[in-house]
Order: sequence, then structure tokens, then C-alpha cells
Amino acid sequence: MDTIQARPLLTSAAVAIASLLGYFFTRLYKARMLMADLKKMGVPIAPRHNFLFGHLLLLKEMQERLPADAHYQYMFGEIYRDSFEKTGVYYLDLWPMAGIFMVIHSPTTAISVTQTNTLISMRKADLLPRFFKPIAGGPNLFDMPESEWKPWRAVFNKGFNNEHFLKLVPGMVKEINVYRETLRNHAKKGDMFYLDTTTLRFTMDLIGKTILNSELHAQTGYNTLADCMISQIRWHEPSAAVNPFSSINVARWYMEWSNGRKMDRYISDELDRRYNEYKADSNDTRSKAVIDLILQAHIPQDTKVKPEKLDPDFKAFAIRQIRLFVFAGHDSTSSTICYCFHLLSKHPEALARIRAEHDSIFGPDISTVSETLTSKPHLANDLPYTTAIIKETLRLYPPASSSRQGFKGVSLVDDEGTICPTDHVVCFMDHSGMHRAPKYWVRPDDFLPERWLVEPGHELYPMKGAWRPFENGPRNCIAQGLVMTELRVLLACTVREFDFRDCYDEWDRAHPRKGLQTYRGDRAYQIEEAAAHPSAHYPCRVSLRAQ
Ligand code: HEM
Repeated sequence: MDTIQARPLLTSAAVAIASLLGYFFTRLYKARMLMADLKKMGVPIAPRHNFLFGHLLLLKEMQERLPADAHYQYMFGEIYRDSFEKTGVYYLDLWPMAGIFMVIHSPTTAISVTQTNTLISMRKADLLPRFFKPIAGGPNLFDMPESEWKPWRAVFNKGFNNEHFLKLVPGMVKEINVYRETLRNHAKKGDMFYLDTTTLRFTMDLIGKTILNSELHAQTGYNTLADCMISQIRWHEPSAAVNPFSSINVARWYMEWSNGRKMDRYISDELDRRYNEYKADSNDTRSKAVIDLILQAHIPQDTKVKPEKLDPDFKAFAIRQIRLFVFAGHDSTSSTICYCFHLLSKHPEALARIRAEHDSIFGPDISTVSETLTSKPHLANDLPYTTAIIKETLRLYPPASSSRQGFKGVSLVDDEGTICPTDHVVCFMDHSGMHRAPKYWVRPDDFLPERWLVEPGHELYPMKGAWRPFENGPRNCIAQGLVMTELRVLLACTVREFDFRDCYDEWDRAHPRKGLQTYRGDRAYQIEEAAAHPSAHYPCRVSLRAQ
């Protein structure tokens, strides 16, 4: 190509670059001016704001206080503890990575965001779809706008009530027995294994029936849906929600595309299978599995002539919802199980007390607990100390936080009474920081299940709105009752049989690395893999309890 021919190309490239730069600097200017306006109003703003970098340099500084792989939310907690314990709210400028955040540690402000202010309580943050795209494949119940979300939430609510959860207990016990067998094998071998990895396959099986009305058998072999979802989460970029540049990775693009295609095909076949069964007997609507609820809502039972095949657009929609449920249904639960075992292993007095509770409800012979729970599932609701252990675990290690998109004209009030506007702002409830804030909790870093058993007026009695692992308000976790039942049944079937011991020392010797190894003294700190999981997937050994 000679120079005359190349000139128009160069000119076009120069114009494109100039336009991009122009666009970038206009957006930059707008974001920084918004911060300047907020500053003039006297609202709490994180320190060391910089015109070019916003607060990214501050985050970098905070990151140096953490192990390299620690969850990003710890940085928000660090800034809160340094400067904002009084206000419980502060603004953080993360543009161009994510925009402007209002980081909330105050339970009172969080109640306004998710419960009382109806203009924002159901408005999911604009950045969420970017996070959920690889997982669900597109818009889903979690990130849908309010108008679309409302009718579908009502449909799915039918499958998430206490009466129904008890009917699921026998199926849970069946999967738990497979999990117990896996743990027994590890106990026999005495090997070090990754509790989180093992437990993820178990929670996949646990949720399979509730979502797809079929068994996945992920604990005993390969299952396309389970394995592709687990792989998708492993490939998920930790900072996908806050870092637009993080998606530049060709291998990740390929894996996300390939996993997504396989999951879609699997779910599509399941939808066809269930639809054929539904067509053959549409009077049988006893199943409250997510897949059946969605089919029944799309083609009501009394439809005279049911279409031969499912409409492709509906199918694509249904697949996205099912992918979301498969993800949400196993990921956070697995992490919580690991932390329950971890905290019990570090607190022998709590372990003795939970075991005593199980002895008193199910009898001292641990070999009969599965049959007892299968024939009398209501006993799973009769375990107050076990419930307290789970709640305290979720306080210390919440697997998720939550966010809402601010709105023009909507302002919030911080703990000092300052009015904080939400226009163009993501309201981010930092559950991990709030759950450990000394201002809202007595002895916040201590594992004290008792705080869930004391009466109002006791110094340990939790402050209203300060515990929100499932978030509160209309867009709270649809499955919190299910999770509590699953965890109670699981602990009832396991804690009297096994003793867990973490192997972080041994693991660290085998995998030496530079920098900090703990966060605030905790080696089992949380890392981000979609939900928050225990660091290094919790290397541990398990043994059979000496009785
Ligand atoms: C320990 C386990 C779990 C925790 C800590 C947890 C936490 C949460 C949180 C914090 C939210 C609200 C997020 C927000 O406000 O932005 C949420 C929503 C949701 N969760 Fe869970 N979750 C758990 C287990 C489950 C399970 C087992 C399922 C499904 C079977 C599930 C399905 C969902 C769905 C569908 C939503 C979206 C609800 C909506 O917007 O209407 N979660 N979860």
C-alpha cells in the first residue's frame, strides 16, 4: 500500500481515536463534577479523591492491607473503619471501573434502601447484568427491572414456602447420605482435600430436584449442567461487576461461550421432557420445582390446545431463569456449609452444644438420624441452637452483598443525619463490613451463637436491620427458608459423625506465596468466586468422631 492510499485510513483511525478520547474525557469530567457537587453539599466522601483516578488509588492502598486474593468487599470495610464509623455511609468514585458508589454500613440507611423507599427498593443496580451475563446468559429474576420481575417473583414464590420445604427433606437426606459417604472415604484415607470443591458438587445435587425436578448425580460423576456451571464460576472474572477491562480475555470468552451453550442445551432438553409430561397430564401440578412453575405459568393448566412445541423465545427466557437458580441455589450454600464446619471446629464448646441438641431431638444413636428426619421432617424446625449456629456463621461470613440503583430526587440519611442524594449512584450494602462493625454489634469478631437466643434488652440482642445475609425487603433472597432447612438437616446428619480440621499451614507450606496470608488474623478469609468462598477452597482433613 503506498502512502497516498494509506492516508484516508490513518485519518479515519485518528478521528476514531479522537472521538473515543473525547467521549472518555466528557464522561470523566461528568463523573468528577458529580463528585465536586457532592463535596459542596458536605456529604461523607472517601478521602484522597483524585481528578484523573477518582478513588482507584485509595482502593490500591486498601488492597495492600489484604492478601492478594482477598474479596474486594474487604476494601470497602477498611475505608469504613478508617474514616466513616460515625456516618455509616460514604461515597466512593470508581469511575471508569464502575461508577460512583454510596457504600452503606448503617443498618438504618440500608433499611431505607431495600425496604422503605419504594422508588429504589426494587431497582437493581445497572452494573449487575454485566456480572450475571456469563452465569445466567442474559436478563434473569435477579437483575430484571421491577415491572418484569414482579409477576415472575410471584410465580416462583409458590415453590418457596415452609410447608413445601418440609416435603423436600427426604430428598435432601438422600443427597446428604452421598455426601456423608464421601466424607467417610476421606476420613478413611486421612487425605487432605478441598471441602469447598467437594461441597459445591453436593449442593448442586441438593438443589437439582428443587429446580429441575430431576437428579443431577454431580457427587458421583460428570453432569453437564453441574460441571459447566462450576467451570463458568471458576472462569468468572472476580471484578466483572466493577471492572470493564476485566473481560478482555479470549480464553475466558471461549469458555463462557462453550459452557453457556452446553448448559442451554441441557436445560432445553429438560424443558422439552417436562413439557411432554405436562401435556400428557396437566392436572398433575403437584410439583413446585422451578422448571414446572415456569411451564405452568407460560401455558396454564386449563389451556385447551397446548402447542406441540415450546415457543423458542419463551424457552430462551426459561433457560436463563433456570441457569440463575442453579447458580444461586448451590454457590452460597456451599460456602456457608464450609464456614459452619470451620467455625464449629474452632469452637469446641459450641460443637458440644450442637451435638447435645441433636442427641436430645434425634436420640443418641447417630445411625438413625436420616430415617428419623425422613419420616418426621418437621423435627428439622425444632433445632434452635443449630439455627443460631447457622445465623452466626452467616453473620461472620456472608456470601453475598447487595446493591440498588439510586434515583433522581431520592436521598438517604446517614447515621449523623446528613442528607445523601442517590442520583447516578449505586447504593451498595456491604454486608461483610456491616456484620462486623463494633458500632452495631457487641463483640463483633467473636463467634457467639448465643446472640440469636437472647431476649430483647440483652446486650447481645441484634440491632434491627444489622443482619442481612439474605437481604431484606421485596427483593430479598427467595430461598432463605429453604437454605435454613437444608443447613439444619445437613448439620443434624453430620456434626455428630465428623471432626474437621483445616490444613492451611500445610497448604501454605506447599504453596508458598509472597505478601499477607491472613485478613485481620483470619486465614479462612473470603475470596470472590461469584459468591464469597473460603480462601484456597478450604483445604482440610476430616476424621470420624471418637465417641
Ligand atoms: C446461604 C445461601 C444464600 C445466601 C446467603 C443468599 C443471598 C441472597 C441475597 C443477599 C440476595 C439479594 C441480593 C440483592 O438484594 O441484590 C439473594 C437473592 C436471590 N437468591 Fe439467594 N442466597 C442464598 C441461597 C439461595 C438459594 C439456595 C437459591 C435458590 C434455590 C437462591 C435464589 C435467589 C434468587 C432467585 C434471588 C433473586 C430474588 C429476586 O430478586 O427476586 N438463593 N440471595
